[in-house]
Amino acid sequence: MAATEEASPTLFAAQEAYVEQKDRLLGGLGAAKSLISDIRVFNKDSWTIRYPLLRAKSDTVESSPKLRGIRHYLSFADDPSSETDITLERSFTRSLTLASILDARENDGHDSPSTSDANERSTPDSEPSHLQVLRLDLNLGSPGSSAGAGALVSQLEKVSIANLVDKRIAVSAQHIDRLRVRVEDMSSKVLVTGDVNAGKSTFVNALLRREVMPVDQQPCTAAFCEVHDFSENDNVEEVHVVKDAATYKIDDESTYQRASLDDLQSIMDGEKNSLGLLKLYLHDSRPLSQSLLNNGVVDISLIDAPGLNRDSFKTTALFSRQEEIDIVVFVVSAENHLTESARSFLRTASNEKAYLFIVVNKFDQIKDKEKCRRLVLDQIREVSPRSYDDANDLVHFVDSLVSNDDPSFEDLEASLRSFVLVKRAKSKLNPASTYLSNLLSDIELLVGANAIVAQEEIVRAKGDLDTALPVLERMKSSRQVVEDALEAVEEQGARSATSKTKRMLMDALDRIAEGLPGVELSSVQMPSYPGLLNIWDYARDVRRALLASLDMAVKDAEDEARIIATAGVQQVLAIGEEHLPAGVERSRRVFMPEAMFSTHRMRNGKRKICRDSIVVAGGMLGLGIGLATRPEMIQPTFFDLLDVPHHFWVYCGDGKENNEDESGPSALSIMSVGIGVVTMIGGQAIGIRAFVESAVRIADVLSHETARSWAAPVFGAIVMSATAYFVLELPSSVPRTVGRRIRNSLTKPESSGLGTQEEPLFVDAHAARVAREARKVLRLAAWDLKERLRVATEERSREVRGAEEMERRAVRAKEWFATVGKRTADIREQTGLVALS
Ligand SMILES: Nc1nc2c(ncn2[C@@H]2O[C@H](COP(=O)(O)OP(=O)(O)OP(=O)(O)O)[C@@H](O)[C@H]2O)c(=O)[nH]1
Repeated sequence: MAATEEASPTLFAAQEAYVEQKDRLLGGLGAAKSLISDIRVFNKDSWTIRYPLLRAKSDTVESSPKLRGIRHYLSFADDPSSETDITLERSFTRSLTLASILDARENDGHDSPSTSDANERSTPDSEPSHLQVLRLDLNLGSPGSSAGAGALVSQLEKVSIANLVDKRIAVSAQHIDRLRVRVEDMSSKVLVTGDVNAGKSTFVNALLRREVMPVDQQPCTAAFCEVHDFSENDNVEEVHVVKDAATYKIDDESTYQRASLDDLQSIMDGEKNSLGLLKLYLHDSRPLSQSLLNNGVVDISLIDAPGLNRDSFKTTALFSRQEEIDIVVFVVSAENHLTESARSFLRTASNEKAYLFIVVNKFDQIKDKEKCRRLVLDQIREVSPRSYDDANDLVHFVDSLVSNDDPSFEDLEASLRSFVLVKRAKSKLNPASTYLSNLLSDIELLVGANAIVAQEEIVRAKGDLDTALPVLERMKSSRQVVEDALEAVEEQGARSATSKTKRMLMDALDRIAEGLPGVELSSVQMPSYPGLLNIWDYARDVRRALLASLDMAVKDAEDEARIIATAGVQQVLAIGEEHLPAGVERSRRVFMPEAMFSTHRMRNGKRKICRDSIVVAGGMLGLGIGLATRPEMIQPTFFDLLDVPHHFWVYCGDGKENNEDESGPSALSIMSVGIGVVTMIGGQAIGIRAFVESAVRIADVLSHETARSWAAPVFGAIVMSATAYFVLELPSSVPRTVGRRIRNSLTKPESSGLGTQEEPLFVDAHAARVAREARKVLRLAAWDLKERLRVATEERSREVRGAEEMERRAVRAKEWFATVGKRTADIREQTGLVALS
């Protein structure tokens, strides 16, 4: 722009102020853009932004007369039903505070610089409660309402809404870019439009003080003619017939066609109905202080638009809405007043454009000027109250044909120049600063609401940690205790199952050795003696009965183990009850003692023999339950009737017997029968052993014929008596003999260095088996509890980690939101938005 110093001091000062404000605003827009791009990153990486909904509380004023702000209910689009009571600052920043915090401050006697009279406390309804620039069109209905659209939107996930917010912010960033271009643009556009034939071209010519635009009684302006100072075109006066308004560049000749100003009329004729764009570069020879185009301050362009008719109305309305149009000058013919299309256009334009001039042209043609003025002003009041209120500056009644001599026209020109040049800061910068202010308010509302969410999350996370951490610590520290306790239960159970089984089976064997059933209360009946002829069968029946009673003893021992296991399982449950935290599901396993020692297990609905659970008492050694059904065990032997080895060892040995094989009578054994009988009788019944031994010794000493002669019959008599006694004793001796032999067969002789020691193999094998089964049950119960404890510990650990992460995230977010609040305040200060608003 040339020769600024030639411009008037007022304009120069205005220009300086404008440049300063422009630079501040540009800085603010840049900072806001970087801020919202940071918010987008934060939304994506660190925090899912929640979209706030505010609902004013109707009872605010009455309930809290001292409050500075307006009480609202805050909820979120993803959860509209849960509302928090908050206070919205009444200042332009619209920051949020939790109502309870503010209440507390108020109660503390914290003085607020606020409003005590009802007028200043505007009603809740008049407060801006929602976002403006970043507003999402969610069709929410009224927040807090459970029915309708509000409820529907609650289905939307947080993430989807955060994505919508992100998109809205992206749109805002693009808008900021456009605003920056506009603020940086030193030009100012004045759109002249109006009804067909209202005299728009005449008016533009009058402003230019040149007959440039074709003027005709017939509608003649068919294109938008944009008039610039020729200094923008290297001081060449010419017309650029623009091919596409969006791509026009003055230094790119392919985007337009050059033409002479003299050809304008023919171009217009050729452009009829095309609504194209013509760029006119003109030289205004008037001094800077008078010229509009060449004013020394701003690059102004005047746009002569086609008259509003059916074809052009929409285009012109769109054109006037463009951001680069600073001022709309609407030309009305005084003869026609405001036509319907004029009213419609003005209504829209006055809502959108801050500055709207209305030029009532051809006023010279009006006879009753006052009446006309009144009529037109009435019409204006109806369609554009703002223009009516400021009618002195904004509504002008002129005669464009005789502009030079018309004071009204000079007045209009002065107003227009003042608006374009002096008040340019407002006309040019206001849309940007208003947008920036709204954006900052929205950001403050957004981060304020999200900071409240973060605060709530911190409190919730702390609460969760307070609950979960001690439980976790307790569980961790009790882990060893539990394991030790479970091991003790298992060991104790196995030990008592072993000892109990051993004792029971030893007792049973002892009883059997006495010829009695192995268990006292036994359903096993000892067979009755059938007579000497059936002695063999008797021995077998006795054997079977004793073995069956032994089987019963084993079963009893198993039952005892079941009781021990049941008690152990109860102990395990009690340990679980003591150490598992509340809320952790207890074991649902039901212990069925009867399933212990089972030979079969149901698996997949099929009967499956489980190898390790086949109970063959004594395991590999072939002893145990089922003894009474095993042929080799039932089969009696000769020694069941007369246990020669037993007696032999009892009387001739060192008092201990060996486990003889049962290979049947040998020569030695048969030979010893007599002696056995004698010794048995002597030892157990008559007590004449000493006598016989003495007699033999005496006979030996005497070696006398007579002695031999009387000794033979004596011995014969003795043997006879003994045999008779033996036969008579059989019913009671067979069970003892059989029992003893069974016991012997179920025990294993073992030699130690100092002598022989018999280990009850049968007993040990069963004790080990029963203990193993009991241990299995207890180990399973213990494993189940340990597993529960492990899973519960892991769950608590996860909860704790989750709560810690939530707290960390929320603390970080809260801090970050605070920095955003500071940044918005800085931007406001930097751009002087307080002054602008
Ligand atoms: N008496 C009088 N006639 C005027 C005035 N302004 C314009 N005219 C006449 O009105 C007619 C139309 O003027 P234009 O300037 O072509 O009107 P326009 O609004 O540009 O017409 P279109 O662009 O075709 O819509 C011409 O004959 C002008 O001479 C005025 O202030 N007084």
